[in-house]
Amino acid sequence: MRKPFIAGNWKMFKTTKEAVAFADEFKKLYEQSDVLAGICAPYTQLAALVEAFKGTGIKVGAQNMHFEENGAYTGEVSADMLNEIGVEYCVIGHSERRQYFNETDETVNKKLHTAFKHNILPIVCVGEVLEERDAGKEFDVVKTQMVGALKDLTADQVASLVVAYEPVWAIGTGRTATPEQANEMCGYIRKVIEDIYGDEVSEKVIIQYGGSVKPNNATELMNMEEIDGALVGGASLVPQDFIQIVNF
Ligand SMILES: O=C(CO)COP(=O)(O)O
Repeated sequence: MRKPFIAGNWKMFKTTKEAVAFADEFKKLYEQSDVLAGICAPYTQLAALVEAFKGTGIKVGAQNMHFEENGAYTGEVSADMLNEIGVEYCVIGHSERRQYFNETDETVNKKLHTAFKHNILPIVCVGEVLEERDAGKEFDVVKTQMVGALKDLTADQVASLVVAYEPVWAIGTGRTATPEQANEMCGYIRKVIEDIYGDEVSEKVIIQYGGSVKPNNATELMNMEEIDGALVGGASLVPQDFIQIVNF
């Protein structure tokens, strides 16, 4: 049985002071349960969040990393730097990085290999844009993203992966995918993994849904068979909102 994982993606919000204030409030509300909770925050907040969440079971993740070990890549951060400060997860391939920062299936795959090499667990994001769904291409698009992301990964690595299905048209729009749409695509993603690695591996993969998850829609979404959690943007910024989703 897969343990649900609900992660917040703060994107470019909060100062470190505000992040620690969130952590102090959230950990009062969070009771370690059979649902794993985590926050993926900007680089500047990560060390403080690792310290603030110590002993609570609440996980800390980054929102990106470079695929090289180190080098002349101004402004970038390596997996080793994240691992050194106790970061356990990293969002990789978010649609906003694909849209604004030229992230490709190839760079996503390189980052997954580097993340695993440095004991960082990836949360790899896939999802179609509205035009692709309107054209009936959503499954082709997501399969291409998945196959590209998984290239040359071992079965053990894939088994420990988190995949976040985030239809781009649902991100930040308030237009959430229906539970049926989200469940169908999460099931399809699991089938793509099964076809390559077998069902022993695919059944272990945590597949989240992301895209306007809110306290008032989380329960129905999280209770769908193929959905193992959520990657939450806006609704993860406020402790009282995020805890309602974690406690779905
Ligand atoms: O991009 C997202 C999480 O990674 C989703 O953001 P929203 O929950 O604000 O739609």
